[in-house]
Amino acid sequence: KIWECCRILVWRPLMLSRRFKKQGISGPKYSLFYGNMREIRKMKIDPTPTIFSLAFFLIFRETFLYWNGTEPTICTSDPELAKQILSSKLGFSVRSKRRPELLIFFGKGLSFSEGADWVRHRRILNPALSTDRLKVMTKSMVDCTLRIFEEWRKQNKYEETEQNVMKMEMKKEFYRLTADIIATTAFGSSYAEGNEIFRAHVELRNCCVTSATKVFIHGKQYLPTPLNLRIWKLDRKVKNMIRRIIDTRLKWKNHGDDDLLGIMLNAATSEDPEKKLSIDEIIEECKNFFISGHGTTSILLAWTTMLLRPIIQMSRVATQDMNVGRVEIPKGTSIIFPLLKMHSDRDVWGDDADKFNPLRFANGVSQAANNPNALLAFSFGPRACIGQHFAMMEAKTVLTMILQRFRLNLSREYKHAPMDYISLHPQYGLPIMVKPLHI
Ligand code: HEM
Repeated sequence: KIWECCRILVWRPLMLSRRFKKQGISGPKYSLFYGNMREIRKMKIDPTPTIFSLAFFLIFRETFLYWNGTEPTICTSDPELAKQILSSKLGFSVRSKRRPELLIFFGKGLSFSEGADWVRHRRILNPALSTDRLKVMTKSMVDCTLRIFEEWRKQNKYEETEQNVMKMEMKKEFYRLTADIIATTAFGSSYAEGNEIFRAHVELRNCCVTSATKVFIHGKQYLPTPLNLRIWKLDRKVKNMIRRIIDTRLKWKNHGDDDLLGIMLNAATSEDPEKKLSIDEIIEECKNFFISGHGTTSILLAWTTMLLRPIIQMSRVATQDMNVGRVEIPKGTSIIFPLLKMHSDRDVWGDDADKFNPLRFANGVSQAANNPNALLAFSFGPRACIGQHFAMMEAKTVLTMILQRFRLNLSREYKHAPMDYISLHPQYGLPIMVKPLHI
């Protein structure tokens, strides 16, 4: 055991650092046990909102090595390297492991399955978000957006404020709206059911994030600590609500087969094991889609009203030694793709990289930068976002409807402090002055 400790704590970091150095890849110095965790933590709590890799990038090159404790991690903003790793179908790299509390929150659905399980889930779920179905879903997106406008109108705040301008916390409003849209379009649930799941999920998210910021000790997730008890209770509540929706749908003819839940329930009755999903898998998938399907889009909408930034980074773990481009990556190395940096890199996007300039996409995404693979917002390759077209359709629908009816201005109370909270959030919310155009 002493030898194993020495190997993990000293020998392996030394050998791997040398191996990478030979390939021209260096990085911050490894320190015993902590790796670079202390520097990273310092950068994360810096009051100016830095994502640690941005700071490291200023010092190191586009591909560098750092140590997440004793775990070697390659951080690369090279679009070619990213393309090769993400598009590989050989299973040489897999999604990085998530902490158990985050798995409870996200659900162990498509995003966290691997190998044959992932192939089976993805094959069953792909048709649920096809272009034809998206057209049908747009109608529900419009209805949900009209419903939230009606709520804003009923709040009747326009008249109370100067020049009919109403201050609104748009981060919350978008979160509520996108939750309603995914619950209605994917599960055909009612507004009340969607709202109930949404409220329980917000609470579950807060508990899971609190737990995930604490030091991870193996096995701690099974202990009945007050926080774990709360997480288990909320998880049971969310699952029971989904189970109720499923029970109702099972009584419908064809289980309402034109939405995501209907497609999954039909798969539950399939005789073919390749096309079958169990009810437990469906529940996890519902949680996964509910979270993936609204957290991201609500943040996209919030930042679009302010500036454009969605997901901030993606990661993979090498399951075996691999050669990508000129880099040799040993088994067990984590690979980080810092999207925030990659999407604002002047060398790739030009001198106006940090400017809001939609015209850069006038000739299509592949022509917008000096590398056709520069935009990775939805990733690419076999594990690219399944909800990409849904998200874009939803964002365009909601934004168009809002801009037809309201003029938006950033409130003076807004404090610019983006925070890494699973995705990049406006830490103090997004207060927007909303003025109706026709009242
Ligand atoms: C602005 C909105 C969105 C962004 C920026 C986004 C981004 C991404 C990215 C980058 C990935 C790949 C992650 C990785 O490989 O590590 C991903 C995967 C995924 N996304 Fe999205 N997404 C968005 C909206 C949605 C929506 C609306 C849904 C569901 C309706 C969804 C469901 C999923 C699922 C299930 C996966 C896992 C796919 C797989 O592993 O096969 N996402 N998303």
